[in-house]
Amino acid sequence: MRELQLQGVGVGVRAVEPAAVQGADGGGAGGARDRRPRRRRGAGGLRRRVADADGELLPGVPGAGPHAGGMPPHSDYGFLTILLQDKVNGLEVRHADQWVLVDPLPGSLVVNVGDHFEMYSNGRYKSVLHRVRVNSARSRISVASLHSLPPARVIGPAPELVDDEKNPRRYMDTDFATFLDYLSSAEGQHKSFLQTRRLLTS
Ligand SMILES: O=C(O)CCC(=O)C(=O)O
Ligand SMILES: [Fe+2]
Repeated sequence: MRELQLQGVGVGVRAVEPAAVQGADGGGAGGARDRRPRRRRGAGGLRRRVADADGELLPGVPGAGPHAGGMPPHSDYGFLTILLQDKVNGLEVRHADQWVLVDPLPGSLVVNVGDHFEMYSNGRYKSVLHRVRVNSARSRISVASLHSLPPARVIGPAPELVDDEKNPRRYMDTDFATFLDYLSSAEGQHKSFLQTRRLLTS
């Protein structure tokens, strides 16, 4: 049995104000008071690349445009994200070509499979595309704890999950340096990281 040691790489606390409070000018520059939603990122938290439902990257910066104040569609880069959300709706996951609300259940944590988990499981578990929408009436607070492998660790499909018949290898091996290269590459401008690691498309 293989053992993977994950480490916490950051905690993100997010406070999103209701759309109504952001003002008719969209909360942008020029308003009498800057009412843009507060965003904070924990130390070590990676700036996420944002993608549409097919994994194609969207232009623009997170928090701008139609998703202002929320979080645009993305998958989490690491292994697991453990998320505590309050009672206010906002988190949605992409399922069967639709956005599905993740109902906040009091006293529960949401565990998101990240890109590394998808690669390690050779695609059995999917790194789900998700987004956060601004609630029209209420502020929302969530705390995301990001868990990853040490940066130098190479990750690829577990050998036990790969065979020559039904389960061919679906992803290339990767590590943090590869991710950094991807961020500065031309591919990094229009594809999600997971897409660049795929050996098979189906
Ligand atoms: O605020 C949320 O519910 C989700 C946050 C999230 O997706 C993230 O931090 O990666
Ligand atoms: Fe996320």
